[in-house]
Amino acid sequence: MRILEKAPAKINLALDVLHKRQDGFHEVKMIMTMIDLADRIELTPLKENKITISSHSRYVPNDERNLAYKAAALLKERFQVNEGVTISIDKQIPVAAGLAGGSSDAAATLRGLNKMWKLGLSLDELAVLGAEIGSDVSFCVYGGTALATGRGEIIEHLPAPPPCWVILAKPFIGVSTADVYSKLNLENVTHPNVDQMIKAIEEQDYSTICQSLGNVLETVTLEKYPEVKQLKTQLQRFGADGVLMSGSGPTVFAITEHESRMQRIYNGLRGFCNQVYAVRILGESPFK
Ligand SMILES: C[C@](O)(CO)[C@H](O)COP(=O)(O)OP(=O)(O)OC[C@H]1O[C@@H](n2ccc(N)nc2=O)[C@H](O)[C@@H]1O
Ligand SMILES: Nc1ncnc2c1ncn2[C@@H]1O[C@H](COP(=O)(O)OP(=O)(O)OP(=O)(O)O)[C@@H](O)[C@H]1O
Repeated sequence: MRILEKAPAKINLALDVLHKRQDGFHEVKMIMTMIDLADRIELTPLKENKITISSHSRYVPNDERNLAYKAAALLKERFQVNEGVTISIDKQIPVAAGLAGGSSDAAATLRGLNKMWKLGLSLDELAVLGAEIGSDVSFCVYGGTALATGRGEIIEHLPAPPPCWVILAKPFIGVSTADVYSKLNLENVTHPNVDQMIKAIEEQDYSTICQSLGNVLETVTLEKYPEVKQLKTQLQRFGADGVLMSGSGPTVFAITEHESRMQRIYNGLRGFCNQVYAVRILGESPFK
């Protein structure tokens, strides 16, 4: 049985860091939502008892370093599965972009192999396993919209934000998440009001959502890469309702309710940036 799983990207509508923990990770409080830009994972049973992986992207490792490979290896080892699988990744999400592409591929592999190997695990159980692979994987297992706390693995589901367009602009640089967290100085950051963002989502208050966008990691990435800051300014100039960097960057996103405004921002940006996407917020989870 061949299985196809969609692996959507996420954006962070709000990202606050509370403090550095003893285990080296940072305690976060963030709002994540999925967008309609997705990798596609194809899982095919293999006669040999091994995992093989392929993708056409030259930025993604095709070996045991791939997060989708790690997901398969984790399930195989934990549940003593004596079957093999070929994982083929149709990579559409930009890599090392702040969009959790690798994490979503791992989450999709967990969901898909749970079906293929008839493991009978719930999404909650898969999310706990996902946290062993990376902090963003638990959210990606569920999809939808959520408050994520702890190091990102404690998930509380939220309703979908009001429908809107998201224009993504990815400058031609890759950013290391570990590097950004390590350079974060919490003494001079403005913390976003995450509780206000939650209330605004619950009340479907689009304008307060736009006002509550905030990401403390911008202090590191915008300082190091002035082109990311310039992109934010451009997006604001083209008339976006709200503009923010996603995750550790460097992707910047703009939101707007109107298709005509989306077109204006999208067309205006194409001269400035080689990777530009106009997508919808998915909001609701397709994986329930
Ligand atoms: C920036 C975000 O993408 C926002 O959603 C996440 O916080 C990062 O999630 P991720 O890429 O899945 O991160 P992981 O693969 O777990 O960790 C990569 C590195 O980032 C740092 N890291 C990550 C998450 C966290 N809460 N605190 C950290 O300090 C650690 O140095 C870690 O070694
Ligand atoms: N399936 C995968 N897809 C993309 N990158 C992968 C994958 N597996 C491993 N990687 C490695 O992980 C690194 C981060 O990739 P990814 O695209 O997930 O970053 P990101 O979008 O910044 O993630 P996050 O927002 O969760 O921090 C890349 O440098 C890449 O080499």
